[in-house]
Amino acid sequence: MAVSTIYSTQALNSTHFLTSSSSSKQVFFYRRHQPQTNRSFNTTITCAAQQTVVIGLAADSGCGKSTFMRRLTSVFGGAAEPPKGGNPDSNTLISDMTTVICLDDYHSLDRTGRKEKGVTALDPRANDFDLMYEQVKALKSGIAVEKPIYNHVTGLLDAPELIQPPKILVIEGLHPMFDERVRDLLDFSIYLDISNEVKFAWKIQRDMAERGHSLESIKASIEARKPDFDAFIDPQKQYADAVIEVLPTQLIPDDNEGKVLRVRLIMKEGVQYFSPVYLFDEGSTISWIPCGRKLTCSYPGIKFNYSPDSYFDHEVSVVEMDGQFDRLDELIYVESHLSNLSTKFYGEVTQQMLKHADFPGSNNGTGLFQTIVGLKIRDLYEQLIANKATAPAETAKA
Ligand SMILES: Nc1ncnc2c1ncn2[C@@H]1O[C@H](COP(=O)(O)OP(=O)(O)OP(=O)(O)O)[C@@H](O)[C@H]1O
Ligand SMILES: O=C(CO)[C@H](O)[C@H](O)COP(=O)(O)O
Repeated sequence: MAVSTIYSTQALNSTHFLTSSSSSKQVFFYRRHQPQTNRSFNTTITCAAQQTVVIGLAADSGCGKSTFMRRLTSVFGGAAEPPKGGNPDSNTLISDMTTVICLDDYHSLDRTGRKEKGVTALDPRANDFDLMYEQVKALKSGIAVEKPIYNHVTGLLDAPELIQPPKILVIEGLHPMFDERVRDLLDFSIYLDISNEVKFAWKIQRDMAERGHSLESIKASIEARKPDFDAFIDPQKQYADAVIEVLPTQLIPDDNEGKVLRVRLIMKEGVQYFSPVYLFDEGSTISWIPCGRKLTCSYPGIKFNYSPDSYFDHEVSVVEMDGQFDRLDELIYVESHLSNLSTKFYGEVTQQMLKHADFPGSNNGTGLFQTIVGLKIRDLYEQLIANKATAPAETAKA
């Protein structure tokens, strides 16, 4: 970048225009209004052509976003850490290739403000989508921003932190696909769709065991969020390029324990740089029980399904896994029957799963499909970058 500048939290007092763009550089004209003096300042900024790929990950709180992010970051190598020397309560995670920002940082009302106004954090009125759009757009264009921080410990909005444009920006949280302008900035989007029964089981496990909440308070919090979840969060799944749906098992009649899961990876057809994974034969309908000589299964076993389908009027491919692995090293047998995995070597999915065997969901379809989506994102990134190196910037997705 020839001139570096910062989009500050006052970005809404500013206007910027992309005045010219080529494969090697983008030139912005930037006008900033200073309300105190009622004067305007003009700046021309020359940036290297956009290289930041933006990924959106949507899910309700406690639905596995952090776990998914750890798997994704690991696919790119290196560990993700909070910004060095910054706010210890920062929600941001930075690694060599990726920066993950949490959209909770765009809450415009703090905990007290939400209480006073009687709105939840899921309500769009508690979030600043203008600023979210401005800052994601700036980062995508190679411009650093000063992003606010929502402090989950105090419930307050802290002083902003500086975020540099990374190679891959992941925006994770409640609303990455809610605002059409933000949605249009995404190169790929994922929705973690956790059924109510499973969400409840996971919340109990975490909030009772790790955070000391009572069963009644967990139930009450889920119930209080449900209307806004249904109105504002859940509808985003129609826009996702990939949805990981987590449901109770169908292998145990009337199961109410929620330990064995049926997980569906729903992949949109026709998405640029993303070719859906398939089982055995692309486009066919398959039901497969891999248990036997090559895969050890205890009760209730494992069942895979694969078929074309439609999802919110989109053509999709769905791979489903019901049940759980007894021995993770035997996953190689399943991996060898899946195609279009975007692995760099035979067995990479199994290797990634073994590396993080202690993460939640490593013995079932949640871990398997999160790992596969991570590999697909790496592939998408590599294709996008290769394409940008050879094509004019105008042809890349805005
Ligand atoms: N695949 C899984 N299988 C079983 N339990 C899981 C799985 N993923 C997450 N959990 C449970 O849900 C809890 C929340 O997971 P995680 O922290 O990844 O979610 P999150 O969406 O980032 O939450 P928050 O937004 O509240 O920080 C974990 O502590 C774990 O108990
Ligand atoms: O839905 C959420 C996303 O993580 C949180 O509940 C929201 O961000 C408010 O946080 P807190 O409960 O810490 O005030």
